[in-house]
Amino acid sequence: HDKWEIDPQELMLLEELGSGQFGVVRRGKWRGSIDVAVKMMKEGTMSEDDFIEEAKVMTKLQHTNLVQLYGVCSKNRPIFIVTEYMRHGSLLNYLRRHEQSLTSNQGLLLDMCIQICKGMAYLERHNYIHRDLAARNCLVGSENIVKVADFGLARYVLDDQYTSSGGSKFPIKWAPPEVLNYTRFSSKSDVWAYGVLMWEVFTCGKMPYGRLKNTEVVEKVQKGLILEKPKMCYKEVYDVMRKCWSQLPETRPSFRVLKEQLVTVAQRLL
Ligand SMILES: COc1cc2c(cc1NS(C)(=O)=O)=CC1=C(NCc3c(C)cccc3C)N=NC=21
Repeated sequence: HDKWEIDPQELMLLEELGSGQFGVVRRGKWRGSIDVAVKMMKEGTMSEDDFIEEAKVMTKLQHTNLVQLYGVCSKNRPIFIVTEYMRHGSLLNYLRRHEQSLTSNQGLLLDMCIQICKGMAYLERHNYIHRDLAARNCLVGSENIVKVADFGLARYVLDDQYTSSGGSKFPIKWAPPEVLNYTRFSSKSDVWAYGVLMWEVFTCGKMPYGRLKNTEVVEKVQKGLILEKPKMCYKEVYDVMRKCWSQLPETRPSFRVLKEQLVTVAQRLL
């Protein structure tokens, strides 16, 4: 019996949590007591067999700051992807809903960034590239724990509007020059996206580059324009963000180095 295969009869599906372009996510109970979230993959959105192969690897990636994949129900269609349940939902929604209390709490915002950095440093150590790191793809649990989700799934999306950098759904505003020009993904392109995620956190969920169109962002990013310092953000924290936006991937810090720098800044400031 394959460890990553979950028997759908052991799942009890509860309320809908959200729906995206890949399908609906519902809260559930597994084996009567384990809180889970279940993503029911809309048919034709994903190369399912490749994903099921990948699920075996993903169930082995375990870290406190990664949303744990429990397994898949792959015997019927649509396939179900089952992960741990995160009771406060996406980080982006959380930031926007709690803006009032968060603006005065730089310590908490910095702690959220450090948690995500730890999860990403673990993926980096395992040579695992996320490809779509952003606040919308992080989830918040109890006691202000924040975890990285959806890591690596971008590879299995069939809709090339989403996967090709020219596509209308491609996350341009989180992409570095080498991805915009050559779709060259690496842990260093994840670092660029992490810098944008830090900016999202310290603006409590603003849209990067405001209402600039994707074509304008591509042009400006290639000319070296970077996001301005969020009002409530310490200069030392912004200096770390800026390092993530070096034009050349090799001059960007690794997540391992970023984590050291952020922890040092946190100790000095708080
Ligand atoms: C409480 O509210 C929520 C909770 C969750 C949630 C969304 C909300 N609501 S919302 C839309 O943000 O407002 C999505 C998940 C999730 N995993 C999702 C997941 C699965 C199942 C399979 C593959 C990849 C991923 C990321 N674990 N807990 C939650």
